[in-house]
Amino acid sequence: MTTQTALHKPPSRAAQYWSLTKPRVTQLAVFCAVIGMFLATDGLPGWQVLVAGTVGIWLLAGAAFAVNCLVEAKIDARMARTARRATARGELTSTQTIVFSTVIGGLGMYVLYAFVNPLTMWLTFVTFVGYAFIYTMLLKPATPQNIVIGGLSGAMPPALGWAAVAGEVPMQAWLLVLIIFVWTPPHFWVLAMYRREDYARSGLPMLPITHGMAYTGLQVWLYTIALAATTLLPFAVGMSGLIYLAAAVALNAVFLRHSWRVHKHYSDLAARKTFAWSIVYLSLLFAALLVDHYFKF
Ligand code: HEM
Ligand SMILES: CC(C)=CCC/C(C)=C/CC/C(C)=C/COP(=O)(O)OP(=O)(O)O
Repeated sequence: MTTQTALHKPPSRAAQYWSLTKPRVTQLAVFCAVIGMFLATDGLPGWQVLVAGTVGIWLLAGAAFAVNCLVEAKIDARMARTARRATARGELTSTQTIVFSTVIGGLGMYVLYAFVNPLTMWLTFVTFVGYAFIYTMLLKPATPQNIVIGGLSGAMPPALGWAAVAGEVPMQAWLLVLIIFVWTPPHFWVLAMYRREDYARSGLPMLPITHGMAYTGLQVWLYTIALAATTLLPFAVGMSGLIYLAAAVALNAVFLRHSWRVHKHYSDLAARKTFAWSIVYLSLLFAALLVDHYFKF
């Protein structure tokens, strides 16, 4: 009985606001930014930049996700996966969400400006606008290529981290951006495949709905091949060594096997497993970049 009561207890206000920031997505994005910070220097980044950069990027990402939840409240309410969001259920009003996003976004801008550098603040702000407005409001309802173009915002975190420490964004940082950019379509489209009924209800023009499952499966496979090639670039340009190369080859082998199954022998289970793997893949690939940076041979 006690357990049941606990299970049905409505989330606290704090938990509602917290969930608006899509904490798990933010965690991985910020993790990639932090790796960018470490790769930007031969030694260790200063602790102030490390902490302030992490907090600032985290806050602006959270603010961007809150705007997304507000804009999509009606769409979210139509999809099983997102229907429980506080904005979709009307538990948080538009005003509350706007104030929350403005406060944490403004705080993030201040932290980046005052304790990191203006370049990082502006790049993160452009990323915020790219995701919260260009992707969410313009691209997502307009084209099935929404996530390919919009994926550029999601791919920015390593460049933001690099800018925080180095004050510039060199080619090596853009290589990392390119990796996340090419990773995004297989990451998202396998989810859209096994959630196709949700997306059909949502009215959004997602690829499995507009072009069918077979075509989407083919795109997942082709992008995974492109991803495998792209992830070799850090080694090819001498930025990373053999530890990274070995990790990238092993991780790609698993990803390719998953994507092949989605392409040739589709099942919802295969797509689910591929989606879960995409997240483990990106986390481990970036962890390998870090390990390789300090133990390079
Ligand atoms: C435009 C680009 C992207 C799109 C459209 C997208 C889409 C999604 C969607 C719809 C989910 C929800 C899955 C669910 O609720 O079952 C999700 C989960 C996730 N995404 Fe992405 N994603 C994108 C980019 C990224 C990026 C750049 C990262 C991190 C670097 C990321 C990390 C994650 C993580 C960690 C989860 C799991 C969240 C959880 O388990 O609660 N995504 N993504
Ligand atoms: C300022 C800054 C660093 C911003 C972070 C940008 C970032 C990491 C974007 C990732 C894109 C993403 C998770 C989209 C989720 O899809 P969706 O929003 O379409 O998913 P939904 O269906 O769950 O709403």
